[in-house]
This record gives sequence, structure tokens and C-alpha cells, in this order.
Amino acid sequence: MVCNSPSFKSQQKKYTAAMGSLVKDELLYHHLISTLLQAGERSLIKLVYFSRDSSDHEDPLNDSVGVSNGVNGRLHFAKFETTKINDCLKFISANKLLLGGLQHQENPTNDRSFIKATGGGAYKFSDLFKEKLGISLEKEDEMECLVTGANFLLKAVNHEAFTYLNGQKEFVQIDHNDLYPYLLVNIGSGVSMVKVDGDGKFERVSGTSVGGGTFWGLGKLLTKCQSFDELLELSHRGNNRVVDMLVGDIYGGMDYSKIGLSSTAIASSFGRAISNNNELDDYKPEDVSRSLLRMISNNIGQISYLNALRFGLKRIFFGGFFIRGQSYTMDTISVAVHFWSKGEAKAMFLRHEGFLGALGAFMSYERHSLDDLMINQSVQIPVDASCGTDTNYNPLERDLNETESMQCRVYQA
Ligand SMILES: Nc1ncnc2c1ncn2[C@@H]1O[C@H](COP(=O)(O)OP(=O)(O)O)[C@@H](O)[C@H]1O
Ligand SMILES: CC(C)(COP(=O)(O)O)[C@@H](O)C(=O)NCCC(=O)O
Repeated sequence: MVCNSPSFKSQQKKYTAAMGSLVKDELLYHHLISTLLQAGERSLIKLVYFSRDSSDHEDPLNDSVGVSNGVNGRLHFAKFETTKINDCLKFISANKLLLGGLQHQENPTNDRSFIKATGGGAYKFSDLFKEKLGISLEKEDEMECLVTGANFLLKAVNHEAFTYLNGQKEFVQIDHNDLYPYLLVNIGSGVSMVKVDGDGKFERVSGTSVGGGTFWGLGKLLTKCQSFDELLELSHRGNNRVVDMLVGDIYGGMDYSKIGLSSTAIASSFGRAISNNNELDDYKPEDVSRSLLRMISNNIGQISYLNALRFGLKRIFFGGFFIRGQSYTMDTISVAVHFWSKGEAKAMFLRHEGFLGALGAFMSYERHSLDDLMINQSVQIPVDASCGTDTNYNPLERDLNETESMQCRVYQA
């Protein structure tokens, strides 16, 4: 229970005192929709929103229902493929995410008229949101949102960061006093590498255009897959050795031990495809997909390590929806970081990997700051974007962050 930590306890008092005025100021919403973050044509829209517990609605000024301890509710995470923007708009309407609870009841004409948004979608969908929902998208800087989101998750959510090596997931206990500096690597369509030195203190130190969009784009061309999930699914069944040229292929089955390369190390990604006049059709889409995933993950792991080395950073946190909690992706990135750093640096992943920017935008609401939200417990309750529930949901499996919510309390600064 994160809120038991001393720092949160002491903050609790401060926020308790301010709570009454928050309610009076009508700044708290029954449903508060936060943000939308999106990039290119075939990427994802992310939503983070807060819903107040129904038991809190009856008497918002009654201490016993949460005012003295903040307002109880849930922080929800949902995502939509960009091509399904209309589903997203319907979701927002159907769930009345634009209606302020207290505010709406007391002053129905004074509906909230903007939501926070970051990333390319904040620009691209601006007109659509205005036209269909009558609201403006208030734009927040993407890098700033990423960092705010990552800092919040690392500080406030238990079991958020984990290492993944040889199929073993291990949650990392974050020491709040020893979090900075770290390298944040966000693998979205492209990849941003940000050195984080504190709340709001960061520098984007590097990036690469070979990222999630590359995997999805090249994969689509090479395998004719129609969905990202299909491409991922293929990669599970593939064997990259059919496509990649290994050190052993070059050195007659031997290791090149003098420079530390085993015979099974990849010498050249896709290198085998140059032999035997093979055509694309001669390769199984599964093998191509796996090789592509390996190549891109490995490359990102390596560049990340080099940047960590540049600034003497030992901890690298990876986020972005490219990862999708995939074992193979995380394993490859971890191995790359481990191998190049000779075990000195650590790759860590975030359960809410794809929501960093959206969360950061959520925190950017006036009077919301990193400290305003406190996560009690990371309870997993699946909330499907189309409003169904997934009974097979297993929080320990991949896609932890896809459709979940977590219990939290909102306090006013
Ligand atoms: N269902 C999906 N549809 C499209 N891309 C997906 C999907 N799931 C994961 N991805 C991957 O996530 C990447 C986008 O990551 P994301 O963190 O959403 O970044 P962006 O800010 O670019 O939208 C895509 O390029 C792709 O590799
Ligand atoms: C331009 C971006 C910040 C946009 O973020 P994204 O939508 O990919 O999450 C990102 O794609 C990126 O950092 N690209 C790499 C550009 C480069 O450094 O070469």
C-alpha cells in the first residue's frame, strides 16, 4: 500500500485541509476525463480518466466518505487504435466522461470545455473533438508529460517497475530518495531517450527513428499482417535463425570467443536473406516477424545502454506501447543492456508502459500535481474500452496496462 509511505502520509494532512475548498470550487468531477495521446495513422490513442466512487457522491462534504482522506475513486486506463477514433469518441460520450459530476449538477451550463491532450493526436484530432464533442484539446508538451507520467508511476504505484530476464519477472522496489537520475526510453512510433533528474527536470538526450512504427510498418509490408496483434502473434511462433545470419554461420559453427561472441549471437540481422536467391515468399512470416522484433529491440537496447553510459546512468526504464509486455521484446532489450554494460546497467519496464504521456497530461490539470494523486493499491479491475469485462484477465500476463483501473484518492494541492 503505497499511501502508507511516510511521505504520502504527511502529504495527506496537507491535502485534507484543502479538500473542502476543492469541493466548493467545484473543481472535482464525478468523471474527469484526462487526456489523449496519439501519433501517426496506425498508432494508439490513450485515455486516462478518474471516476469517483459512487459511495463518495452522496455527501461530498462528509468526512466519513472520503473528504478528510481525499476523494476515493479509480484511475482508468483505456486505449484505442487510431483508426478507431470514432469508438473513442463514442466511449467518451457513452461514459459521460465530459460531464462534471458536482459541477454539472450544480451548474449544468458550465460544463468542462476542454481536456488535456499531448502528442501528435492533440493537434491532429483537435477539430474532430471540437466538432463531435464540442470540446477543445488543451495541448501539453509530450516530453514533459512522459517524464511526469513516469515519475508519478515510479513514486506512487507499487509494483510498477520490474526487470525481465530469462523469462523471470522481478518487481523493483523504488527508493524515492534514490530514483534520479535515470534514463527513460519511450518506445512509441519512434524512440525518445530522456535523462531524468527530477520532477520537471529532464533532457531529451537522444532518440532513434527505428522504433515501434518501424516494427509495425516493416512487419506489415513483409508479412501482410493486418493488425499489430497479428504481427506479434506471428513473432511468438517464429524462429529468427532462419532469417538472421549468426556468428556461427560466418565462423563455421564456432564461437568468435576472442571478441566475446558466441556462435549463436546474431552477426547480421536478416543477413541470411541474401543467400540462395531466396524471395520473401520463401520465408515464413513468423520467422520474419520474429527477426524484425529481435532486430529492433536489440538495437534500442544497445542505443539505450550507450546513452546511459554517456551520462553514467545505471537505471534505464523502458516505456511505450511497442513493448506491450511481450516477453521476447523485454528479454531482448534486457539482454542487450546486460551484455553491453557487462551487467552494470539494468533495464526495467513499466506496467503502465504506454500511458506515460497520457498520465503526465492528466497530472497537468491545474491543481493536479504529481502529489495530488495517491494510489492506494494497484488493484486490477479490467474496464474494457467497449465497456465489457474480460473475465480471463490475468494481471500477471502481458498487456497488464491495456484495460485496467486502479484505486486512488484525489487530493488537492
Ligand atoms: N494495437 C496496436 N496498434 C498499433 N500499434 C500498436 C498496437 N499495440 C502496440 N503497438 C505498437 O505501439 C507503437 C506506438 O506506441 P505508443 O506508445 O502508442 O506511441 P505513439 O506515441 O507513437 O502513439 C506502434 O508503433 C506499435 O509498434
Ligand atoms: C517524434 C517523437 C518524439 C514522437 O513520439 P511518438 O509518437 O513516437 O511516441 C518520436 O517519434 C521520436 O523521438 N522519434 C525519434 C526521432 C529521432 O530522434 O531520430
